[in-house]
Amino acid sequence: MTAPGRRRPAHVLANAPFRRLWTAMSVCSLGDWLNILALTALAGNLMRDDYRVQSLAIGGVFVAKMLPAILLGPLAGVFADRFDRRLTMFAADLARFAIVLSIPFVHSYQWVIIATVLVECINLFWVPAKDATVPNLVPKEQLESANQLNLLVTYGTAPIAAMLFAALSVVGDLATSTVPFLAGRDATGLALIVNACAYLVSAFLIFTLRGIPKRDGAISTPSVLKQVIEGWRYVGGHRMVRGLIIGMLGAFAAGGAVVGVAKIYVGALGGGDAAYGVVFGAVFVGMALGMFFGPRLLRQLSRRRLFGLSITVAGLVLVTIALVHNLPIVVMLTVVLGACAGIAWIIGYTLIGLEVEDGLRGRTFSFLQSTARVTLLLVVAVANPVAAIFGVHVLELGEFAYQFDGSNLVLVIGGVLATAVGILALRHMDDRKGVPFTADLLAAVRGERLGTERAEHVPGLFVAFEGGEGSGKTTQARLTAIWLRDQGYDVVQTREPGSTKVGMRLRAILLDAAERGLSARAEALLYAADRAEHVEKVIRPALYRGALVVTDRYVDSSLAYQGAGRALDPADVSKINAWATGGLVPHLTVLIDTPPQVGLTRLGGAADRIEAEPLEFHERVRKEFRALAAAAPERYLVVDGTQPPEVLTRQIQDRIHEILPDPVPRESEDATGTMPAIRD
Ligand SMILES: Nc1ncnc2c1ncn2[C@@H]1O[C@H](COP(=O)(O)OP(=O)(O)OP(=O)(O)O)[C@@H](O)[C@H]1O
Ligand SMILES: Cc1cn([C@H]2C[C@H](O)[C@@H](COP(=O)(O)O)O2)c(=O)[nH]c1=O
Repeated sequence: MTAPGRRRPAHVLANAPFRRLWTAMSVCSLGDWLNILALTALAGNLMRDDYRVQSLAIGGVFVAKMLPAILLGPLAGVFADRFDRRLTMFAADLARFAIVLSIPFVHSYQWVIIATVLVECINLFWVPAKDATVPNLVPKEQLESANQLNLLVTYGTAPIAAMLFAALSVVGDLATSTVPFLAGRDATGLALIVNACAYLVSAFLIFTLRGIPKRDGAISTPSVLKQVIEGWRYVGGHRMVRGLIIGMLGAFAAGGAVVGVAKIYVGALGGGDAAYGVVFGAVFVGMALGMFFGPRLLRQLSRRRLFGLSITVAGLVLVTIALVHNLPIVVMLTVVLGACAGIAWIIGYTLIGLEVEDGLRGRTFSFLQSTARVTLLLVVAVANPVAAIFGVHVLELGEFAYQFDGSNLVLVIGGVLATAVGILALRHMDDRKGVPFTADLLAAVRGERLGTERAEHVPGLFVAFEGGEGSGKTTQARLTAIWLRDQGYDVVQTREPGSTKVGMRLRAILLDAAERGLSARAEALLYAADRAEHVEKVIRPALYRGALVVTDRYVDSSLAYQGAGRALDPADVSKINAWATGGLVPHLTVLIDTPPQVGLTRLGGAADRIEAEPLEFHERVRKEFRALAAAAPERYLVVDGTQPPEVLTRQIQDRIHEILPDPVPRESEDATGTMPAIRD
């Protein structure tokens, strides 16, 4: 079913607060890459007498860069969740500015290492605060675009920083050799000063940024340690997040294997430093392509499936890279590898933003970042010794000789690991159980969505309101219907269960608190029976005459309550409902996302049979609603139900406005003499 008259939403960068944050991120990212290049170069220059000492000195900078994440990562996330994120970022930027600026003036290796550790500690506060802020500034349906832009500047600034560094080094060399006052100074100082200034610019941008909600810690438990443990526990205990983290870490480990042995591998293929640079650049080009085009390529495939698929393909490509001894082909495959990694990262970040609640998002991002760095450090540290121990082996097959050395082995191991992790993530997170993967993928390649959600074209517009108990659906559905009627539309406001004669009797059975022994399957079938009647007698006729149908609950309620709540197989619940509704899917589902603790306390009177279920039941229901919305963001509007009703009404009206058809021309109204109906 296509949404009639749907208008394109404004680009995410049209959102002024997000644009400002994004600019700050871009400047910081450029500064960060410049920082790596300048510090490693400076460390090498300070210890240039002995080759081994010089290598160790540069290695020391890398270790100093990674160590704080291992030790302090989760703690920093707690700050992002507890304190005013704007102030955290502002203070962090000022501190980074001062520390980096001091490095060229102190000019000692010890200070390079101490300053690196300090800057990295500060980064651990800045980054989770920023990551947790993005979903506060952009609507959920634009989160994917926002994350694409964030990742673009995170990696896209690397080649720019490399060019800038080269230019600044030339200028620095010129300055130190011509200006007497600067004689004997290190040319990298100029890059560090520019790096410091980048942080200062970011501080200014963040300071002038309004609209970041304050976190005062009131919703958190008081002990910092407890919060850290809770964050770690949350990641392990949340099936979907666990799958995501496993997948993203697997992709990181595979990437680490490449970084670790790329230099010797390219050398073995006969390439020099330039070829090494080309392979390095190919990863970034691929990542950029993957982030921008990947999610758009298979729009009909569930995001979770695409996530697992991209990691699995990345693993297989890596194994191929290891076995193909041809540099041009390796470069092309590296672009594909980078693209798969880019898709996995953008989807992973977006899913975390959508499915992890605000109070824990900072910790989840922080946990991911710190564990990703540990993984990278371990893999990079282990890759070269493993390659060296394995050595070079040549397989002689008659005339044909095939070389397989340590770098090939490391890449094969990395590839196999990524493939296994991709498959594991797919199994952990699959939200389309019962729909065969290959058929689903082939359908997505053809631009179709397989299974229950095949499009049915109807002239009207179908909007469903979903959410837990007391979330505010009835209030908002009613206000929406009034608003639409005021504009002259033919509106049918309805609800489930109980909008038909039979439905009313079914509702009485389903919600009667005395009906304790009803089996879960019978319950699911009764709700489906009510829905079949509802669709046939009320919804479909209204849609076919061109009306707007606003329903309070629909299929998602069964998937959430009977599927997740009663732990029935989601594929079964989906199937019986597809049959009951004839595959009719709303153009838009508004999910009013309200924590059950809040919603249940809003209800008055005696609890009905479902309301009387324990809190864990309602929490499972909420999680499932959110997961359904995250799997098809283009068909959902998710609003935070703890906001005041009038704020929700505005958000809902803005979204529905986008899909409303153009008003019926006056001449048709004159001709029919009726209220305007919706036309396609
Ligand atoms: N955003 C809101 N903030 C605070 N209270 C609200 C909000 N929206 C609705 N309420 C109040 O909460 C109660 C439940 O609202 P409503 O009936 O709209 O919820 P519901 O989701 O339809 O509930 P249920 O389906 O469980 O009956 C009502 O008293 C309503 O006035
Ligand atoms: C449609 C549908 C509903 N339910 C549950 C959810 C609620 O507890 C009640 C309906 O009550 P409301 O006040 O009218 O929202 O029924 C369900 O479990 N499964 C469904 O498919």
